Amino acid sequence: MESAIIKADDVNVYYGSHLAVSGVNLAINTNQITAFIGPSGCGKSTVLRCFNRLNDLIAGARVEGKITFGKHDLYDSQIDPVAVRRRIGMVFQRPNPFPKSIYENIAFGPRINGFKGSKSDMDDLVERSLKQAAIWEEVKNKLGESGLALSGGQQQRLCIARAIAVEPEVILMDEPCAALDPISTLRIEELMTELKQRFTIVIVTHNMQQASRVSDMTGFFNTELDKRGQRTGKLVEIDRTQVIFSSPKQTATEEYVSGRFG
Ligand SMILES: Nc1ncnc2c1ncn2[C@@H]1O[C@H](COP(=O)(O)OP(=O)(O)OP(=O)(O)O)[C@@H](O)[C@H]1O
Repeated sequence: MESAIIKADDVNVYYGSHLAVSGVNLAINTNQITAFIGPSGCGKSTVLRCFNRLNDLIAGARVEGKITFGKHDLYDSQIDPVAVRRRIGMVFQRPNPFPKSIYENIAFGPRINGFKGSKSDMDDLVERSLKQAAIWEEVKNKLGESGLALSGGQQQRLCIARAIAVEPEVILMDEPCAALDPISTLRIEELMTELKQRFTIVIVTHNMQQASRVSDMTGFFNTELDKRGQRTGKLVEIDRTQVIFSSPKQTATEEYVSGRFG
């Protein structure tokens, strides 16, 4: 049974006076991977950032419409955006470990979120998170070394472990493999498939093969030009990945996934 964990109702996002994305309606299903695809500048990352209120940190960014997370209105004035970001974590395009030890990269988040356990409980949490992110075997003998000394692919798995350590419900991934080689990319894709048993994942990707390999649902975004020559992103359609890649309803989607445009 599919159940939605995040819903967007008629969402518009502005940067200053620029309407960057308009009229987005979608549902993100629990324990599924949803991929956002589409040409550059169509608003995929903008919509992704709405889901954990990261756009709040961008001066001039404004979100209209309604986004619900479970039963909560994410943009209600009572909602603490920091608490939202603990429950809806994010992994970025460039791996960005803290300039700290591998151990501390994992322990830091739980600690600032009020982790009350003993040192050995923290050791267990660090080990469990690194195991879930499929990097434990590679780092178990050097937990005290800097996270920055790892390879790019290992750093990205460390960042995924860091995101997992605070036990979020949703993990947002903004082109998580863009800076990685094909082997590291495959590792991350396999990892995502394992992680969806426990988490809900939303991924922005430029790589259509990746979307078709890993995701259950795919949303195709595109841009429209208004009279003033400004581009506004739209969600053209969202459906099961197999439908989007084999028999989408919209011609623009068909043209994009078959490589005839974009
Ligand atoms: N921080 C920002 N300040 C102002 N405008 C922004 C900002 N971030 C994005 N935009 C604008 O919003 C629109 C959508 O950008 P966004 O990065 O969400 O698209 P995208 O589909 O993720 O693109 P890409 O695939 O190139 O990463 C673009 O016109 C972009 O210039």
